[in-house]
Amino acid sequence: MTDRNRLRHEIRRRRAALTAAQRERAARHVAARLTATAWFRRARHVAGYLAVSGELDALPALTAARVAGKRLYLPALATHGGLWFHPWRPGMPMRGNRFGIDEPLATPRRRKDPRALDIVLTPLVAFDRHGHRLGMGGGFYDRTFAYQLCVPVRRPILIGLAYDFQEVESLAAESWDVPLAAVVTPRGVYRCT
Ligand SMILES: Nc1nc2c(c(=O)[nH]1)N(C=O)[C@@H](CNc1ccc(C(=O)N[C@@H](CCC(=O)O)C(=O)O)cc1)CN2
Ligand SMILES: Nc1ncnc2c1ncn2[C@@H]1O[C@H](COP(=O)(O)OP(=O)(O)OP(=O)(O)O)[C@@H](O)[C@H]1O
Repeated sequence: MTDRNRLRHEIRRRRAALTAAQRERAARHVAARLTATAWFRRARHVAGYLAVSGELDALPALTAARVAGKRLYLPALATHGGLWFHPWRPGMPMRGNRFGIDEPLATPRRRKDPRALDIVLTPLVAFDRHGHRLGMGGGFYDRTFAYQLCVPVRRPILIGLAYDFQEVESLAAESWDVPLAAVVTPRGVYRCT
């Protein structure tokens, strides 16, 4: 196993051991911290994700965004190895993708240009203070936002949601890694440098 895979395995094991009460509490704290940021207040188009494998639940944050009148989006696996973002409202018809994660059923016309999103809440397995992100290993987020590596103004703002124990001292940056602008955990908002 590579170091990256060992780390994925270790953190995922820890995540899987949390109780339902711990998960709910953490997700509530993260939502409260996120909604207090200026980024969130200014945002109109917010993408999130449906948590799987013990990921920090983004639903409390998405619910708060909806209550604040923002438009919501969820990722769908795209044919080019990246992600499309489809408009989403709770209760919409969904379909499971090949990983068993629900995606909104949407026509190509309704796909949102990723650059027109304000905030993308990203799932992650591990992160460091520089905004380096280790995901599930598909490279989907990196492919989708690769253009950010060569533009001065980064849009959308990529914000990771995580438990505090998902922080590591340092992740070896790969050339394709698109850094996160911030990570929100139950303990705080970490702006990445
Ligand atoms: N909640 C969530 N949605 C997401 C992502 C994610 O990481 N989390 N993605 C981020 O890119 C994309 C999907 N990427 C994924 C990549 C790998 C696995 C994965 O390895 N899942 C299982 C194995 C499932 C199977 O193959 O049957 C696993 O966890 O072991 C899941 C999603 C889009 N949606
Ligand atoms: N911009 C890109 N173009 C082509 N391939 C890419 C790009 N970004 C990442 N990849 C490929 O994706 C693979 C997985 O990358 P990595 O391990 O960083 O994924 P991850 O960030 O953990 O996954 P995810 O974003 O899906 O959660 C790598 O082998 C890499 O070659």
